[in-house]
Amino acid sequence: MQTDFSTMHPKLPRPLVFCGPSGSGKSTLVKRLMDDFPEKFGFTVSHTTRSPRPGEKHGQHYYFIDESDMKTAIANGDFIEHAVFSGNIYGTSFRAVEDIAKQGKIVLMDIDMQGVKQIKQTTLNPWCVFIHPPSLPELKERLLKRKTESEESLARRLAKAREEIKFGLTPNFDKTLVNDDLDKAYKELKKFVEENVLEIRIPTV
Ligand SMILES: Nc1ncnc2c1ncn2[C@@H]1O[C@H](COP(=O)(O)OP(=O)(O)OP(=O)(O)O)[C@@H](O)[C@H]1O
Repeated sequence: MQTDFSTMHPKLPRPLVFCGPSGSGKSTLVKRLMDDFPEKFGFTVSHTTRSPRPGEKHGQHYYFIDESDMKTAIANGDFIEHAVFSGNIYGTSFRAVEDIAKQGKIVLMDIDMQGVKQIKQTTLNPWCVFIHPPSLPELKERLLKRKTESEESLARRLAKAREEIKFGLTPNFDKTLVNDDLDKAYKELKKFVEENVLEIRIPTV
């Protein structure tokens, strides 16, 4: 059964959803988009049971929540989508989407493949963008350089990446990008966003 948002927010614009393996560059591209269009987009703050990384703030980067509270909230139907990744639960609450809709902004989300499958079951009708890394060795290199993962968490992310890359090749996506050169990838993303998500028609003459 579809979760019906149409009565809750009849004019809710189509959200913009990003998916791709850990390290493919989702956060980097989303940040550039938010910097270019601060008035247009609002990023949903996800809940997670994982521990905060240095510098991450509750309510800004994530809502950090313990596992039993998260499970209770999921059972209560408070989440649009949720997924288990690297042993932690992540999810987007209905509340997080409503908060952005109330500001008149387009909802921007970064979710994994399980989340994409779930959100496609709602009436939100999202634009879905998949970010591919140039290669698996390059993905590993970037995660190593980011210095945020333990050896175990790095291995889990890389193991999952193969499956995710395959999912990125399915027709679930309105746009797929290869994040090789960051400026080039961002330019392509921005064009897609302007012409589709924001429907800005740029005259060619
Ligand atoms: N085109 C690029 N070339 C080189 N490095 C890049 C490029 N895009 C992103 N990076 C770097 O790769 C690392 C991973 O990027 P980022 O954190 O944006 O990935 P992510 O997909 O959001 O990962 P996660 O899902 O784990 O949050 C970062 O250190 C980022 O600065």
